[in-house]
Amino acid sequence: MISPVSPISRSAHRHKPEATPYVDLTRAEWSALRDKTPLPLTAEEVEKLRGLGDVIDLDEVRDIYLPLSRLLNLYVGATDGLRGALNTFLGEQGSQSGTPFVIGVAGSVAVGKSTVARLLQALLSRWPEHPRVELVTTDGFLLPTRELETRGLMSRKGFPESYDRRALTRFVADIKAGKDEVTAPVYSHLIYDIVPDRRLTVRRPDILIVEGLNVLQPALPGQDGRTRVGLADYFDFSVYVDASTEDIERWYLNRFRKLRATAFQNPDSYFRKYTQVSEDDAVDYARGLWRTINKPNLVENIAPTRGRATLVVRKGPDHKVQRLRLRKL
Ligand SMILES: Nc1ncnc2c1ncn2[C@@H]1O[C@H](COP(=O)(O)OP(=O)(O)O)[C@@H](O)[C@H]1O
Ligand SMILES: CC(C)(COP(=O)(O)O)[C@@H](O)C(=O)NCCC(=O)O
Repeated sequence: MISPVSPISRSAHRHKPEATPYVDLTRAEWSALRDKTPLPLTAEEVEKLRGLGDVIDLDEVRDIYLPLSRLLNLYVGATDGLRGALNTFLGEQGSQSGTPFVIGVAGSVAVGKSTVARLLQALLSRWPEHPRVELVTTDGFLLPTRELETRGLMSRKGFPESYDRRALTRFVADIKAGKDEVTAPVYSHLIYDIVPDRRLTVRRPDILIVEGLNVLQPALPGQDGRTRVGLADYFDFSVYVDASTEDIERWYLNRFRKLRATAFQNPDSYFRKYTQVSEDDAVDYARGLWRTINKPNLVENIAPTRGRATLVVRKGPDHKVQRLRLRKL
């Protein structure tokens, strides 16, 4: 006779840790890995990082982003090794050398993606194995305002359908395929539109960082219903920058206030009219943009992609990283 499960074994079963593909680390656990990073920052380099113009706490750079640059440096080396194995297998049949390592940086509007991406670019380029690090933001692949208006998408800017996703994927695929020169359109936050007649050129980097809201979105199915290769399929590593929605809203509004005192003053600024009204009215308008565009995009499209990232960095209310979740399987 099979004996009934005792309360003890039931509770033991309940507490058995779930199998998970992630390892969760506290800030303290992660920053302790700094001692294993054989590339400390010199005073001169710290100064250079300050020159990036971001409000970056330098302890944050040492504790969080320097160990991350070491992890990425190890990944680049290991990925080169894998590529070597593949080339040995393929022989002359399509083997490839000099393939850049591609990193995706995802997260909400105003969560701090650009800051993380710029920091990684600065830190990764210090490693002698991969000095040439290019950074590209996906806003260059937004449809021009004229096209957004025609498609009724002006209040969906940043949603997956507001981008030319096929061109973006092709752009990254071409860089990864080792093309000598690959170009992309350029977006301007000043005019809130694609800049006519300007292109950004990328020339065979060692590492490419692709930063944007929707970089971890799965590929769209093709017309025949078959899955296409999507942008994220070209990533060797991805970072999702995470924080509470309330904190991100506050950062968004703070940034709007700061821009109102600076960039919006430019006569060519799309948002210039918000320098002519009271600060309260301007912030009400920004809150409207957050609640009707950026927050729904975060909830519906961006946050659901978090589980696909290799690394999730979770920030607290002061932008300091509190926890990290790294994929290990
Ligand atoms: N590590 C940080 N420490 C302090 N402020 C930060 C940090 N990262 C971002 N910020 C601020 O938060 C706001 C959003 O950051 P940004 O990098 O522009 O976000 P995103 O590129 O995700 O829209 C900006 O005002 C920026 O100065
Ligand atoms: C340009 C953006 C879509 C971000 O683009 P990304 O570089 O992430 O592709 C975003 O900053 C934006 O302008 N959102 C529209 C609503 C707003 O003005 O906040």
